[in-house]
Amino acid sequence: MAPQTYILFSLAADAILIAILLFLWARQRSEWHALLWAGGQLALSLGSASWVLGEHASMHYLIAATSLCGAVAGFVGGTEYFLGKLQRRHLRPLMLACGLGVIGLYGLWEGQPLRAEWLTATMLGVAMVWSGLRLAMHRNRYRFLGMALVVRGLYNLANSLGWIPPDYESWFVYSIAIKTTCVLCLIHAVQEKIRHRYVHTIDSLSSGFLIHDGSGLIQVANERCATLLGRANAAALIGTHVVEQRLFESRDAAAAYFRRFEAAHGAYPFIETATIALENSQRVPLELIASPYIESGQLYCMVQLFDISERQKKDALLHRAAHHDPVTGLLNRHGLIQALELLLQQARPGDCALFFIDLDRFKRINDTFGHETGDHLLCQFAQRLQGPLPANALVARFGGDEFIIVLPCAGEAMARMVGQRILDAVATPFSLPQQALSVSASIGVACHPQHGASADVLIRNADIAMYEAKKTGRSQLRFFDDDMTAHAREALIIDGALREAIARDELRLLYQPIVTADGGRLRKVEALLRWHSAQLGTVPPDRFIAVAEDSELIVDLGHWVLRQACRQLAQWDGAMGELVISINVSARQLLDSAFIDQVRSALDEHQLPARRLELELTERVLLDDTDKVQVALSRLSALGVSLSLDDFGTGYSSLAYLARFRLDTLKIDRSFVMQIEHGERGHNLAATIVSMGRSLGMEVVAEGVETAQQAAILQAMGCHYLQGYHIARPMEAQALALSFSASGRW
Ligand SMILES: Nc1nc2c(ncn2[C@@H]2O[C@H](COP(=O)(O)O[C@H]3[C@@H](O)[C@H](n4cnc5c(=O)[nH]c(N)nc54)O[C@@H]3COP(=O)(O)O)[C@@H](O)[C@H]2O)c(=O)[nH]1
Repeated sequence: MAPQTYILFSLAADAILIAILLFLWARQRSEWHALLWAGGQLALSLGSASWVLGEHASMHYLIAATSLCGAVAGFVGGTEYFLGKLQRRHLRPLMLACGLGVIGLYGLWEGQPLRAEWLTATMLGVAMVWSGLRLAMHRNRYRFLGMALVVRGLYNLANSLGWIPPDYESWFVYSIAIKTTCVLCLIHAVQEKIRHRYVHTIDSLSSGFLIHDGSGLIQVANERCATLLGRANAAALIGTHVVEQRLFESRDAAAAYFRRFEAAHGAYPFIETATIALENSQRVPLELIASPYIESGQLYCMVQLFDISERQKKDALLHRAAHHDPVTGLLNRHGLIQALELLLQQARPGDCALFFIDLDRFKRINDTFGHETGDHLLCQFAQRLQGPLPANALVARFGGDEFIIVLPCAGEAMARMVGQRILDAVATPFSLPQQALSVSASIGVACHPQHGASADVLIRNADIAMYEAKKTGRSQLRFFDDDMTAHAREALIIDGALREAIARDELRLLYQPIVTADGGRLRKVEALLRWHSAQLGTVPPDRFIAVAEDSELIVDLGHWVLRQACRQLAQWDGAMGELVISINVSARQLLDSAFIDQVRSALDEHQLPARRLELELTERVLLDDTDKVQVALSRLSALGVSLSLDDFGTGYSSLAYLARFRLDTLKIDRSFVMQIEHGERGHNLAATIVSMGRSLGMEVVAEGVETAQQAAILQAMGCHYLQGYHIARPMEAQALALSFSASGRW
């Protein structure tokens, strides 16, 4: 072969080597060592070509000097750079030294060709051996490249020592063989580097990672993946099927899953969860995020695996917090509605009973003993509730003192039995840190499906029934019926219309005389509220007052009555003597913080002395919040208004109120008055009340007196005042003034 052909082969090998190095550098600009090695190789190639073909002596020395400096700088600098010993900032001084070296060597060799060739070959040999050894010793994956460089350097040294026969043919054959080896080693090194980077990257992932092919065989996996799947190492996974690793239950399930990739049309990744049963019987919940890709026409899938046990624990805690009440540990409103809806969605939900339970007067306990005691009571109450219940019952704290129980598969009979057991369980006093407390509960029951098909309706109807239970005396169990809804609906309508009543001037007061029992002198009048609604017509007071008492509305109505009654009393003054006006006061109104000021300013506005106003309170009012009521009554007494206990005998523990509160007047309820003519028992009862009132220093009024005989008996008993249809019905202010005789008698 002609020498030119050898030169061409040699240059081609050099060019490939340089191209690979430049490619490496171009792909990743931080790999400056590749650029330096490429520069060194280029200098060397140019030098070799010039040495073989060199004809002009001067040019030959210049090229030899450049090639020597370039090659030494390139190989040594590149290696140092690769090993991290050389920084980018050193490159400029290195180039400068290289340039100076070229000039120096050129001057040194001028006219000494043999010495120049010897020095070039020796220096290059030393630089290559040194670089090769550094590389081979530093990184395993550069071992072959390093060794090839050492061989190449040794060949150069052998050449400079004249051990290589000076014929082109063998020189080029060796040279090309060594360069080709270098190219192959470099390719190997690059491949190793890429593989190492890839393995390092996937191993450094905090998640498990695997790639499987379209048939489910695992091709790549990282160590984390092996740990998650309970295998010794990643190698143990390679070549196994995803089904063997329990990511899918069966090959069919896996195949169905792979088919989804084809159908998904790019809507990736797929997020699935799987629970892996490890050999130590531990179960690990995993989240799998899978993205398919096509490589060489084959489907592959990259899967990331995350251990979600911690996340699931946190989710469970959050779920618990969102669905349970922190005080009692029972389901909360949200949790109950979800569970109930689930129950009702079952194919055949069948009968079930929903109990709406409300603790009677819990607010009072909270205000008196504090919220901590209130919480203790709620916890104990919650435990007691669960006592009589079957295991499948849902128990929830629905609001402050409201509880709901759902009994699946329970008809009305069963519900009645369980409801009674709950009332019994609650009846025993609760032992709280400070003291034992007796409480009661009111229970409303709605049954599925007859009282509602949905959770909302059942709860609403049971609530209505509970409200009825409360109204009829607390500690009761009431089943929902349709009349209750009609009643509740009517209450809503009344409430809406009543809110406009004052502004529309639809209210007025009637006045019923209260006269002395002996002589029939008019002493007091009771103001009674009437409402004629433009929308509803005349609404009886016991209907609209009950509705108003359920909201703050009664406070506004009561204030209106107070001002109106005082205004009327002032208007009568002079014509009717020193009358006392009596008005009814509801619990909310009495406990309203503005009430006492309202009383004071109503009296002041009409210059009335406080003794001219009497406030009628029912036992219900006194029952509501004893301490606050006591404070309010003391302040009213201090103001000088008189206080009257209305409907006496119809409440709960009447005698206790007489002892506890300082009251001026006692009104015997109509129900006792009705009985005084019909037998000794009724007579004696009324007589006892009259004498008790008198002995406590109270004025006694009998209300509902309808006959002359009743009036006579009551007078004989020592009753101070009479009120009722026998004397007069409630009437307009003007009518009352007209009926009043000049003698002051009725
Ligand atoms: N908080 C407020 N409550 C009020 C006010 N105005 C009335 N009310 C209460 O509404 C209930 C019904 O009152 P009303 O229909 O006015 O009935 C009163 C009398 O008309 C009735 N009465 C009087 N004498 C007789 C009688 O001989 N027979 C008979 N069958 N009924 C009679 O009694 C009612 C007065 O009762 P009382 O208040 O207990 O003295 C009623 O509870 C009112 O209290 C208001 O402004 N605020």
